[in-house]
Amino acid sequence: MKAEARIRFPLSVDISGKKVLIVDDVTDTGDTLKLSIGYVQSLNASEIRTAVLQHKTCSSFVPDFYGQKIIRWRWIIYPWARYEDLAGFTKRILEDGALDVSRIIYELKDRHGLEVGEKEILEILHDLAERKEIEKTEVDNLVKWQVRMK
Ligand SMILES: O=P(O)(O)OC[C@H]1O[C@H](OP(=O)(O)OP(=O)(O)O)[C@H](O)[C@@H]1O
Repeated sequence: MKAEARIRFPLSVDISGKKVLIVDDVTDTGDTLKLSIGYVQSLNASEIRTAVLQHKTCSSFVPDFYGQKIIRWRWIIYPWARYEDLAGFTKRILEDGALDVSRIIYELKDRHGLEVGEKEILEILHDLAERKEIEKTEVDNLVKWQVRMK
C-alpha cells in the first residue's frame, strides 16, 4: 500500500511570480501532483505545468505533458527505485513464511516477473536484517529468511 503524499522538504527558494514546471516519474493515483500543485500555488507561482514520464490513465489527475500513457495498470520499476521496490516485494514475500535465497529469487520472478541475482538479493536481505525488519534462521542446515517476530 502506498503512503499518503505529503510535502517532506519545503522549497528553500522564492518562486513567487515564476512559471513552474513540476516533473515526476509517474502519475498513479494522481495525489502527488495534486498536492504538489497546491503547494506551488500556495507559494504564489504565476503559472504551473506538470510533466511525467508515464501517465497511468487510472490517475485522477492528468498532467499537461507525458511521455507515455499506461492504460492497463501495472507496477513500473524505475532504475532509480529498483532497490526500494525489490526490498518491498521481498518483505511481502517473506510475510508468507521463512524462505531460502533461491526460493525468494523464484518468488520474485514468479509473482512479479523480476530477474534478480543472488548477490543483489543478498545485499537487500542483509540490509533488511540490519534494519531489524527481517531475520536469518537456520532450519535443517538451510539458511532461511523471515519477517522478524515483534
Ligand atoms: O500519483 P501517485 O499515486 O501519487 O503516485 C506517483 C508517485 O509515486 C511514486 O513515489 P513514491 O510514492 O514511491 O514516493 P517516493 O518517490 O518518495 O519514494 C512516484 O515517484 C510518484 O512521485
